[in-house]
Amino acid sequence: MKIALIAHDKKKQDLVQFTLAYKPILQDHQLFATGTTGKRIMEATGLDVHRFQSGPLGGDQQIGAMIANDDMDVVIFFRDPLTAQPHEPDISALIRLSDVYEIPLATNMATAELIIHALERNELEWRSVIRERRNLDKGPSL
Ligand SMILES: O=C(CO)COP(=O)(O)O
Repeated sequence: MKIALIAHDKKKQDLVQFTLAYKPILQDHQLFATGTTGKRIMEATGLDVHRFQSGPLGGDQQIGAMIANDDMDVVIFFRDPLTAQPHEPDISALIRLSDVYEIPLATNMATAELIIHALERNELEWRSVIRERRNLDKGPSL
């Protein structure tokens, strides 16, 4: 599964702790992150993370593009609901696209725990089925 990991500054430490705790599960998946979040996770856990731009510089949009291509399976996004972000439109767009494509999206630790345990039990395999079906619908590329 392809998993996006994102955290706003005041939530980064929480996400680092989360990825440390669940490293044995996460290491079996392909991980993606916005720039600074990815750096912090890699430094703390040694996990292999594909890093995009930092959020304010377009990282949320890059992850949004993967969602729009049906190329992302899970989004774990520890938002800071108490601090205004300069790139709020990008954040809203990422969340909106997750809903458009029905991608499991956790915006806090409590929901992230549920998703990670679902991953552990292979309960998100329906994502691959949907992706394959959509690819078949697209037909052969020219
Ligand atoms: O701003 C972010 C998400 O909206 C996160 O970006 P960074 O991981 O680069 O701090």
